[in-house]
Amino acid sequence: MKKPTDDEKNIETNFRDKMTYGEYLQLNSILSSQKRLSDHHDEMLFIVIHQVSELWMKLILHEITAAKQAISDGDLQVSFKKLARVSQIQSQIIRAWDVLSTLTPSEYLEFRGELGNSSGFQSFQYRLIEFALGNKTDYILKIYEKDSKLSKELNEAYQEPSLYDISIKALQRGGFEISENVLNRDVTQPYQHDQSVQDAWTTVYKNIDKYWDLYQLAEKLVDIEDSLQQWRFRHMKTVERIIGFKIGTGGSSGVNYLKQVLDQRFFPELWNLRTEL
Ligand code: HEM
Ligand SMILES: N[C@@H](CC(=O)c1ccccc1NC=O)C(=O)O
Repeated sequence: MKKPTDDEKNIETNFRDKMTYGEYLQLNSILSSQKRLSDHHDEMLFIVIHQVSELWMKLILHEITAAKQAISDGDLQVSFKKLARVSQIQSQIIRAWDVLSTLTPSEYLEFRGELGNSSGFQSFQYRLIEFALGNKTDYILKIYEKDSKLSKELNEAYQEPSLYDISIKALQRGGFEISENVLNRDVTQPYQHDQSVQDAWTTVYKNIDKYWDLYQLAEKLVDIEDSLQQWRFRHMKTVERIIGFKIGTGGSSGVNYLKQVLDQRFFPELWNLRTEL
């Protein structure tokens, strides 16, 4: 046997009886969670893509929660760091569609039946993200009624002001007059366009030297909505290339449903002002 090098000896003593890489990352549980229901080779891709996306969603939620707190505390610079990270994660999950697109219709249909009525529609973390960004839709709450833990968490997220609600409060603190209807609005309702908010953001964009922080905040929000729409678009197109216009396992019309979802917007004034400027 070859004599160990100093590095090999040191590494071996260094690791002895210590917490390992796999223990720290709980790889036993993560890497034993890819249970194919068919013995189809490509079902592994399908499972891994979803799990990777859910892990990234977990980090997105972690960062948005911290960003909301930072904005409420008036630490806009701190929030930019978190929101920039959200955008980078979004780039990763958008890119994940390229990997999934290597799944052909024939391959998918060979194991689609195993999925039963389950659907991405039931992604709990995706709904938490939508709620955090302000897309509050109450029919989603019904889906989780039977699961008391998830239902409680989702209801709490539903009652919370969104990232945009909190950003509008930052506008007010920056000296802008915002309509009381917006400031005291019922945050469980979908956000409605408001002229005072649009006027405030427009002033920010016309005077970026004076309102540099609010301007940066606005652009970070636009980055996030832009990426979310790109994710939705890639989902819709990937679904079209894999199942065409078949109805979804979740019971929706499928691609046509996913096309309609593209009309749901998050930060309307930030998009409208671009026409107005
Ligand atoms: C072969 C791949 C996929 C197909 C054919 C597919 C198909 C669909 C369809 C048809 C729907 C509409 C609901 C329904 O009737 O089922 C849907 C919703 C959804 N899917 Fe997928 N999907 C795929 C991959 C993914 C992946 C990788 C994710 C990532 C987590 C995902 C997340 C979602 C989410 C979050 C929704 C709800 C969208 C909303 O209501 O706005 N899907 N999917
Ligand atoms: N709705 C998909 C099924 C599907 O994609 C799916 C099923 C179980 C777990 C995650 C899924 N992904 C996203 O919707 C379909 O109609 O084929």
